[in-house]
Parts: sequence; structure tokens; C-alpha cells
Amino acid sequence: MRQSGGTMKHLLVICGASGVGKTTIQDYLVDKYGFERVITHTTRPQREHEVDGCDYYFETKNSFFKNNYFEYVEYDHCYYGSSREGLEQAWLKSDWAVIVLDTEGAATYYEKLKEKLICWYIYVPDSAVLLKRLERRDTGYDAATKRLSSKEAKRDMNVPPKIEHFCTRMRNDNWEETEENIKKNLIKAGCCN
Ligand SMILES: Nc1nc2c(ncn2[C@@H]2O[C@H](COP(=O)(O)OP(=O)(O)O)[C@@H](O)[C@H]2O)c(=O)[nH]1
Ligand SMILES: Nc1ncnc2c1ncn2[C@@H]1O[C@H](COP(=O)(O)OP(=O)(O)O)[C@@H](O)[C@H]1O
Repeated sequence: MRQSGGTMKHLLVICGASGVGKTTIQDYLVDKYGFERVITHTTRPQREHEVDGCDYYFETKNSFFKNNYFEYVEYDHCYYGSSREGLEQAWLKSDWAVIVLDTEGAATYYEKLKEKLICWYIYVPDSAVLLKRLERRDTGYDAATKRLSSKEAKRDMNVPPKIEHFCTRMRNDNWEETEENIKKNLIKAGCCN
């Protein structure tokens, strides 16, 4: 893939419901295609496997609002926000940056970045499969169902009309097919041959 050096910068936004595989796909883009991640800020409690400054900048309600945000949202009673500085830092390292956002954030970024933005909406067609994944990740049925019960999580279970015209839908329930689709869509976006 093309590294930083004068070509147009791009931001790939990955959005979709909880547990569809947004973070997994982001990690794959970093490892396999040299994308640079934009790390965002949140007041959500840190999960056991997560590392502060790597998965998120974990904030208190107090510290969260001391940062300067490009955009921020409330999602399931917690705040999430991303800074312009985070994006600029990622673009210093690679022409291709990647960020995981809710669909509201995806719409905001589209308004600001237009042709620099590529947006993938990830989905898993079978909700039972999604629930099973979350049970494994969030340990238990109660935590998993709770994760999917907020109004924002329900909203993001389908492509909201305001992002429909600029996002590419990508199914993620068979990893080999996902790898193929990632490659196909990156070629289409001009990221690799
Ligand atoms: N708008 C916006 N959304 C964010 C940001 N950071 C994370 N998100 C989104 O917030 C939602 C909740 O994220 P997270 O708690 O990690 O939950 P998960 O989707 O269950 O893994 C997801 O849709 C993320 O894509 C941000 O800076 N801005
Ligand atoms: N194609 C796939 N097939 C099976 N499990 C997957 C697939 N993609 C991701 N997962 C698993 O699903 C769970 C949720 O993925 P994650 O990337 O954390 O989702 P999100 O960031 O969208 O909440 C993780 O345990 C991950 O390993």
C-alpha cells in the first residue's frame, strides 16, 4: 500500500453494531495493509484485555471534556470522541488512516472530509451469531444482551438513512470471505493493486 508522501490522504471509517467485528477488521488493516489507527477517547469502563492509549484513551467524565474534539457522541450512556490532532498524527505516518466510529460519527466525518473518506458498514445477518460472539467477548448472556439494548446499538443494527449513500456494506460472518471483500474494496478505493 502507499505510504505517507504527498498522495491524497484517506480516512477509512468502520462502523456497525456492537460485535460485528469492527475492531477485528481495523487490526487486520493495520497488520496486513499498513493502515495507521486513529485512537479515540472514551468514558466507557476499560475491558479486561484493553490497553489504555492503545485501544482507547480511557477518560473520566472530568478528563474527557478537557480534550478538544473534532466530534463526540454519547453511546450507551458513555462518551466517545475523536480529535483532529489524532487524525493528523495518523496521516503523518501513513496516507491511509482507519478509525472505528458509530454511525453518527461516520456522518459527521463525511460532512467534513467528503472525498477523502471511505466508509464501511459492517454487519452480521444472523442476530443469534452476533449474540454468541458478544457472549464470548463480554462474558455472558446478560452482558451481551445489555450491550445490544441501548438505543444507539439498536440504531446501528441497520444502516441509518443518512449514511446509506456513502457507505459500503460488508458482511462479516465468514472470515475468508471478509478478507476477500476487504481486498476487493481496497483495490476499488485505490489503496492497493
Ligand atoms: N462517534 C464516535 N464513535 C466512536 C468513537 N470511538 C468509538 N466509537 C464508537 O462507539 C461505539 C461503542 O464502542 P465500544 O464501547 O468500543 O463498543 P463495541 O462496539 O461493543 O466494541 C462503537 O460504535 C464505536 O465505533 C469516537 O471517537 N466517535
Ligand atoms: N468473521 C468472524 N467470524 C467469527 N468471529 C469473529 C469474526 N470477526 C470478528 N469476530 C469475533 O467477534 C467478536 C467481536 O469482534 P470485535 O472486533 O470486538 O467487534 P466490534 O469492534 O464490532 O464490537 C470478537 O471476539 C472477534 O474475535
